[in-house]
Amino acid sequence: MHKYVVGVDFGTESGRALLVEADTGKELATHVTPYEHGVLTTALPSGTKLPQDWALQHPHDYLHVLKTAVPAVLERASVVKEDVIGIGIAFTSSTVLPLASNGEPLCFLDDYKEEPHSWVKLWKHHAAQAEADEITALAQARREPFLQRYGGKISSEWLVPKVLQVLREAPHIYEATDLFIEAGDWIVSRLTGSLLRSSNLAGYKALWSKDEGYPSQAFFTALDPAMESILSTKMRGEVLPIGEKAGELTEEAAQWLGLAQGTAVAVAVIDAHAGVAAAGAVHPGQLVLAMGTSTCHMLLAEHPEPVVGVCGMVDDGIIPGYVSYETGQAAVGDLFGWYVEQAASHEVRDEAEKEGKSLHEWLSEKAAVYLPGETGLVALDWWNGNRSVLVDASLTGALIGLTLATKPEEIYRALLEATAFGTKRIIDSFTDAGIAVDELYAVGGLPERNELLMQIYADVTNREIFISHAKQTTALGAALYGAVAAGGERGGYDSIFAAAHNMVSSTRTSYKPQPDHVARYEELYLYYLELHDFFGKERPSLMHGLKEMKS
Ligand SMILES: Nc1ncnc2c1ncn2[C@@H]1O[C@H](COP(=O)(O)OP(=O)(O)O)[C@@H](O)[C@H]1O
Ligand SMILES: O=C(CO)[C@@H](O)[C@@H](O)COP(=O)(O)O
Repeated sequence: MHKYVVGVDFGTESGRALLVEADTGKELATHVTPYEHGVLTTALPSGTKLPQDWALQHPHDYLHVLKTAVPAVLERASVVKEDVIGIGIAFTSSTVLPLASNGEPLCFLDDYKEEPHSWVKLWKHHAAQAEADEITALAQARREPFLQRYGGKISSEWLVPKVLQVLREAPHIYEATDLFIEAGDWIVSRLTGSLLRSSNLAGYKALWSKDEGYPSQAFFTALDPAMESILSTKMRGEVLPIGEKAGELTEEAAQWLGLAQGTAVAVAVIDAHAGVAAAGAVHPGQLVLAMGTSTCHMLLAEHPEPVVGVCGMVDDGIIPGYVSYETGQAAVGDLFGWYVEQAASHEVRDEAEKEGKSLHEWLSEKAAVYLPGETGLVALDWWNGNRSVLVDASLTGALIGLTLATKPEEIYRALLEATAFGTKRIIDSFTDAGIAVDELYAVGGLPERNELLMQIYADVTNREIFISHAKQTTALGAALYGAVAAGGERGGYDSIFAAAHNMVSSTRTSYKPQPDHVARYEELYLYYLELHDFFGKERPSLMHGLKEMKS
């Protein structure tokens, strides 16, 4: 008699639920619920305009995912709720929302719904750059030890800069906020009825560590006297280790989900990080690339070493017993999506339509016939700033080598290659610090969709890349944590290692580097590096200045 677990992955554009067998990991049903309001970058749903670099979401969309996607997978698989033993939640991060004292999102209240700062700030909200720089400068001045865990720079994508932005630009919203909470933690608290925070979300996005906790109260006071008691007020909540049970479904939540009251709920996990367990890459040397709208790279190591440009280095951060590093690229699928949606010509659209192919498929097929370097193009993949290794959200994209003979598929290929070079630059940063990167595992939505992309990554990095056959790898990772929350006695597992061992299939597709392409890419990479260092280190003012003029 099988037992089952559910994983729910809240991505940038949609939420997906997956139902799997707890003993084998076999996928029985998936359901994707697109967010009705998507990503709000130009205006609130009412039409109120948003400034540049904003990215908000509607909390209603997350609740809608729970109420539609979870019942749908049970129905599709004809599984009865009594046989579901656990549920895990993976969420983008740092995706932060302010809650009112009644526990509701502030933007649900009439008094605040027209105030942009009362909405969810999505991970890719980059408008808190000034606050991030201020936090970095203060931490440097005070020689705060936490800074080195984050590669020496605080990112505008994280929780503290986002909260500080609220305080600086809308003090009345800061005042009205009872709690600033990661959306992943909010969902878990809605499911269990108790306020808890995940060590994974807090460790990577809120400057928390298992040994030192959050930065000191003195640090927050120095940042702004209004933040003096933030740790015991607006950031309160016990931090529970990833892999633990957060609680059990309340009666109300069980009804929303169509599951049984009392079902075990796991502590939330960052979406990309759920990919580590789902790839079965739970040991040092295995770099996991969670490739979707953006890419996050996760690597486990035995000991902490300072690495230039890491987003976070957290002890027990993803897998207990190891230091887990995260680095990232803020636009990957989004960059390819920008090209097909905004820049592909009518001729390309017509041709693709005539052949019954998506624009990605059509462009990839045409781009596949080129040898590395044959397009004469090289691009910088900074369409949404640079997360690693420069940690500068104000950098922008570049495409060099254009002529009147340049074809759309050549540009598309240059963009695919640019993201692969960005990943190679990150790998170099690890290996320069003496941390081995032996194998690559790709998870997320992109690897299954674009073979050319994956072959380019193998050739550029000169490493074999493994791709799991799971349909929803992030949701699978969440389900693995759900199985651990349920525990061995109830048909789940007592550790994430045991869950990964039993529930992750060892059947994988692999892309091997092609030696002639590897050699050509080594040459092209030198051009990428030259541009990277010029625009990113020597003259960042060029891109910063242009962005400033635009705003
Ligand atoms: N065949 C393709 N080749 C390259 N990029 C693609 C392809 N199909 C979709 N994309 C891009 O993939 C991204 C969505 O990735 P996905 O993993 O599904 O979502 P999320 O980031 O929300 O988890 C979009 O940005 C889209 O532009
Ligand atoms: O920033 C992180 C993880 O640190 C992600 O949540 C963020 O990149 C969103 O990823 P996707 O939308 O799943 O590509």
